[in-house]
Parts: sequence; C-alpha cells; structure tokens
Amino acid sequence: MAALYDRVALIGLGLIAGSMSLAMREAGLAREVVGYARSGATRDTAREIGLVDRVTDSAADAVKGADLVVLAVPVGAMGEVAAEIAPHLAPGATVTDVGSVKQAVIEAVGPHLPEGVHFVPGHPLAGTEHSGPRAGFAALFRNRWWLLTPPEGTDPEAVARLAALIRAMGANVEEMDAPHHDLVLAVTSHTPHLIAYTMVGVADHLKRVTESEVIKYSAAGFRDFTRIAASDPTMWRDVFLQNKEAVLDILGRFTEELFVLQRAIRMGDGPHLHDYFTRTRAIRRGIIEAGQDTAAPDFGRSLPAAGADVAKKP
Ligand SMILES: NC(=O)C1=CN([C@@H]2O[C@H](COP(=O)(O)OP(=O)(O)OC[C@H]3O[C@@H](n4cnc5c(N)ncnc54)[C@H](O)[C@@H]3O)[C@@H](O)[C@H]2O)C=CC1
Ligand SMILES: O=C(O)C(=O)Cc1ccc(O)cc1
Repeated sequence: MAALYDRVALIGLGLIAGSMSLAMREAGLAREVVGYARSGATRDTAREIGLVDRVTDSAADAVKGADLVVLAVPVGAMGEVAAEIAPHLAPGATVTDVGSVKQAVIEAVGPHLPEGVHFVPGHPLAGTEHSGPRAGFAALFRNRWWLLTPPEGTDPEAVARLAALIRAMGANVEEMDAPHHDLVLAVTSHTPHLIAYTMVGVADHLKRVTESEVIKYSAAGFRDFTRIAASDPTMWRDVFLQNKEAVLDILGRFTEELFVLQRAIRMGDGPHLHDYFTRTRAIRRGIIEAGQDTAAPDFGRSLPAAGADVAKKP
C-alpha cells in the first residue's frame, strides 16, 4: 500500500506504539517511523530490536518534520509530553493519542497545541497485560475497534486520513464523543480491571491463611483475573485517576448490585439468583451471536513475544 504519512513520530515505545510501528512498517503505511521514549533503557532496547526506523534522544527531535505524531504514554503523562513537543510540531501536522481515557487527555493536551496542528484523540480497544518495547506485535489491532473522539470543529480531512491509517492496520474505526467514550469504557474495561485487581488482592490475603492453595487450585476464572491484574501499574493508576467520575459512578452501581446478590445468597433466594444469571447468560450469548466476542482474540500468533516486559516500568 502507498504510504499514508511521510513521517510518523511515536512518543512512548511500549506495547501500543511498538505494535503500531510493526503494523505500519509491515504494510508500508509510513515512509519513516521515528520513536522516542523517556527512559534510556527503553530507547536502547528499541534500537537493539529495530522497533522503529530511527530512535531519537529527545521528543523534540522525534516530532520535527513529522506529519503524524502519536502520543503513546500513560494518560497522566500526556499533558507534559504535549507541552514538550508543541514548539517543535510542523504546521499542518496531526497529533493523535492512544490513551484509554479521552476527556482528561483532551483537556491536558489540547491547550498546548498550536494553531494549524490537528488534534484527533483516539483509543485502540486492543491490548494485553504486557508492556514495554518488546511487547508489541503487528497483528494486535486486527479486527478490533479503534475509537476516535475528535472535538467539534476538527478538520475532517485529518480525521479521514488517520482513520485510513488505522483501517490499514486492520482495525475498525468508529467516532464518538469523549464523555460517552469514558462512560462506556468505565463499564467495559476500567471497572472490570478494578474488580480483577481486588479479587487477586483478596486471594493474596487468603493465601496467607491457606498457604498457597488459592494459586495452586485456581480455576480458569481466577486465572483470567490474575492475567488482568498483571497489567501495568502506572498505566492503570493513571486510568483510574483520569476517569474518576465515570469509574466511581459504575463502581457505585456495581456495589449496589453486589449487595442485592449478597442478600439473595444470605436469604437463600434461589429464584432471584437464577433469574439474574439467566439474564447475564443471555447478554453473553447476544455478544457472541453479534460476532463481537473479543474475549479470546486471534492475535495471529499464540503468545506475546518471549521475554515481554510484564508490568514493569523502565
Ligand atoms: N496496554 C494496553 O492494553 C492498552 C493501552 N492503551 C493506552 O496506550 C498508552 C500506552 O500504553 P502501553 O503502550 O500499554 O504502555 P507501555 O507501558 O507499554 O509503554 C509506555 C511507554 O511510554 C514511555 N513513557 C512514559 N512516560 C513518558 C514520558 N513522560 N515521556 C516519554 N515517554 C514516556 C515509557 O517509557 C514506555 O516506553 C496508555 O495511555 C494506555 O492507556 C490503550 C489500549 C490498550
Ligand atoms: O488485556 C486485556 O484484557 C485488555 O483489556 C486490554 C486493554 C487494556 C486497556 C485498554 O484501554 C484497552 C484494552
């Protein structure tokens, strides 16, 4: 495919930026992919494994002459990165981000960007519990959603060109407004992660009592929780702090329902439990019939790269 951008600059060289670089280079979507990460160790690894065409030693150097800049750092770091690169952006360039939260990122990044630079916030609904420069793989975005949340008045041509790049990496693009995105993701991703973190924490406390039986005999459900709870601590700390209102709203509803189920168990109310589980089963079946089961994605290979940097910050 003909290149859609001349030079793409990736700021942050972890799972998402690494996967984007591999996908773009595989399909020839950019003439050059340049990358920068704050940590020297990450930059060294990126150079060693040839993750991008060129690694720079400053964010300013990375964005010079780039027609697309991708902010792929934890959501709490987006504002400071935007401030750092702003004076060096080329006129007419597009800046996008891949953060899991949108409204807070728009508020943190938008004010730093100069006139004539297009900001198109985005979020790939694709990832794993692995992080760091070795974690990426080209097929990560295939058949996944990638949501764009351009504020009103964003140049439609800049949005269309970015959407074309995303589609060429294999993802499906949809637009929505940022507050709606944050509420939807609080339900489908952020609160479930918090529940997984909590459940693994509860089991860890129990482990001291049962001397590791919890882990030894853990069934599939709990194993899935431990996978999710192995996700990057910095990334997820930032997600909860930056999507505070929506997560607290959903968590409130969650605890209310949990108390109702707790009471049904205490009262021996079998019909209530049976009705509830019948409804939730129908939801799962509906998702599968709609062909939207993304719980067991086909990544095009069985496992993330050997030695992938699990839940470790440089
Ligand atoms: N991990 C996942 O499953 C998904 C993550 N996201 C979002 O993508 C973004 C990146 O996440 P990952 O690639 O998973 O993270 P990662 O932890 O694999 O990589 C983050 C990179 O950012 C660099 N970094 C951190 N602070 C920086 C700063 N101030 N300046 C320059 N570089 C800095 C780190 O050195 C690292 O190279 C996050 O905002 C996250 O919310 C979106 C979808 C899925
Ligand atoms: O690994 C998993 O199960 C995920 O849920 C990956 C993920 C994490 C964060 C996102 O914003 C999007 C996708």
